[in-house]
Amino acid sequence: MLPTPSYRLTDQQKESVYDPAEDSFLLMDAIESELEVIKSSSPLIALEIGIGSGVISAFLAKSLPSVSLLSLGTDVNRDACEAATTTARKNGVRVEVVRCDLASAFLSRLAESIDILLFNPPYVPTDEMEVDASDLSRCWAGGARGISTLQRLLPQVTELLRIGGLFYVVALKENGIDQLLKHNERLRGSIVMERRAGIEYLYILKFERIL
Ligand SMILES: C[S@@+](CC[C@H](N)C(=O)[O-])C[C@H]1O[C@@H](n2cnc3c(N)ncnc32)[C@H](O)[C@@H]1O
Repeated sequence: MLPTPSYRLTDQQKESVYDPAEDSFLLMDAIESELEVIKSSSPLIALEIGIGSGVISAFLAKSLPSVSLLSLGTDVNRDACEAATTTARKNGVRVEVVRCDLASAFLSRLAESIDILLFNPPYVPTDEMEVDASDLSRCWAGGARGISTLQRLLPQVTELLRIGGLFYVVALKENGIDQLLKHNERLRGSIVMERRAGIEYLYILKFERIL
């Protein structure tokens, strides 16, 4: 296992920025297991939505030392954007972080040009009111079936990915894995990794844009 990038949240950031947990580690494990696939796709641009502390993007960039990757990240939380920028600097990688909703800052600028798209979304099934209640609730509250935020992104995935591009996303069993895998005929969905983490059963789903 490649080491987790070092990161440190300030006292203020600890109040609202997601501290990497089992879901973050599972996504990093999946990236590591997919490294040869990722390398063989000759990636130039990676975008992580909901970058949080920045460890995932730093991990990807550090795992591909010989690739000159343009690493981009977004988050709605201002403190997360700052934390991710600091994490990248601490780990000697460059990640351009933009505060915006989902991938909105890149939709027209980078249409159909993203090679690797990553998202560890808020996935816990909750009341819909909790989804955007605060920066902290945006870390975990997923609304009905836990996919309210992810569902807003899904129609944009083919607008962002180039053909052959890859989207890795964390999902919970209760999110409806079979339905997610088949949600778009232009994306070939598969399960890359799955693991029980306490009361959660987590998956890393991979979607390859085929059309
Ligand atoms: C579960 S945390 C994941 C953080 C980090 N990527 C990780 O894996 O440790 C979800 C992240 O998504 C962000 N987020 C939630 N809704 C968002 C939205 N609509 N647009 C951008 N980021 C969002 C949250 O602020 C939070 O940083």
